[in-house]
Amino acid sequence: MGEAGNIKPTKFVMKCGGSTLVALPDSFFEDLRQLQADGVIPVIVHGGGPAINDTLNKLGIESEFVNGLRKTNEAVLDVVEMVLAGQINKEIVRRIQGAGGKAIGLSGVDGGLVTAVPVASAAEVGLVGDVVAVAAEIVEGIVAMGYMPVIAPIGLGEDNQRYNINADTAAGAVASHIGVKRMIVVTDVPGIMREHDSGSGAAKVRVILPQVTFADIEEMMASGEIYGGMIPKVKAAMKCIHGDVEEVVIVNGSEPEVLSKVMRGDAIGTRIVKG
Ligand SMILES: Nc1ncnc2c1ncn2[C@@H]1O[C@H](COP(=O)(O)OP(=O)(O)O)[C@@H](O)[C@H]1O
Ligand SMILES: CC(=O)N[C@@H](CCC(=O)OP(=O)(O)O)C(=O)O
Repeated sequence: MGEAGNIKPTKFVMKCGGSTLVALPDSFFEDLRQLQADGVIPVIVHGGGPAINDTLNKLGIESEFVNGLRKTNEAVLDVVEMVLAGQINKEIVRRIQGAGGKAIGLSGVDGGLVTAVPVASAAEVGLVGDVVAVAAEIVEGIVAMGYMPVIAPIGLGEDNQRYNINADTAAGAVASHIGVKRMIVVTDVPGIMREHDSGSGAAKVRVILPQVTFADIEEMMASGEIYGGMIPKVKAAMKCIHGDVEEVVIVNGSEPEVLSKVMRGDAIGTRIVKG
C-alpha cells in the first residue's frame, strides 16, 4: 500500500522545563517545525519555575517549596499565572513562529482545558492542584487547525478557583488524557544519571541510564539517587505510563535535533518503561 499521502498525524507530548527554556537554541524550534511539517505533532506543556522565582523576588513575595511543590497563595498565584501564561507561554509561541512553525498558546484555564482539585498536601502547600480532567477536544481542535498547542500548567477547579500545577504533573496528565504513545521531557540534564563504580579503586563516574523501569525508579528514589526536580518527572512518568502511553523519555534540550532523534528511536536520554 502506498502510504505516503495517507499517513495519520502522530501526536506526542513534550514537557519543556524552566531550567532549560532560556538555553534552548533556535535549532530546537526548527526541529519542532520540521516535525510538525512531517505530521508529527508536538503538544507542548511548559514550566517556568526559575522565571517565577525571579519575579517573586523582584516583587518581594516570599515563596518556598515543600516536597517539590511551591507553597501557593493568591498573591503567589497571581505571579505564577502572569509569568507562566503570559511571559513564558508567549515566548515559546514567538520562538516557534520565528522558526516558521505554527503555535497557539493557552493555559489550562482557557476553555476549561485542565480541571484541577487541591493536592492531598493542600493544608501545607495551599493552592496547588492535581489534574482530574483534560478537555482533549480542545487539543485535538488546535491540532486539526494545523497548530501546536502550547499549554501553561494552571488549572481550574469546579468552583472556578485557580490552581498552580507542577508542570511535569500537568504534562503527564495531558499525555494520558489525550492518549499519546510517548511523552518527551526536555530538561537541563541528558537523562537520569547514576554514579557508576569504574572499578579498581578508581573515582566513580556519573553515567546516563539508557532505560529505567518503575522498580529502578523506586530504588533510586529510596536511595536518594533521584532527588529534587527529577522526582516530579519520574512520578509523572509512572502515573501516565498505562493505557496508550508506553514510554517517557527524558532528554537535554541543548542536544541538537533531540526531538527528532527520540521520535526516530535513536538511543538518547533515558527511556522510562513500566518493567
Ligand atoms: N538521578 C538524577 N539524574 C539527573 N538529574 C537529577 C537526578 N536526580 C535529580 N536530578 C536533578 O533534576 C534536575 C532537573 O529538574 P529541574 O531542575 O526541576 O528541571 P526542569 O526545570 O526541567 O523541570 C537536574 O538538573 C538535576 O539537578
Ligand atoms: C506547584 C508548583 O510547584 N508549580 C510550579 C509550576 C512551574 C513548573 O513546574 O516549572 P518547572 O517545570 O520549570 O519546574 C511552580 O510554581 O514553580
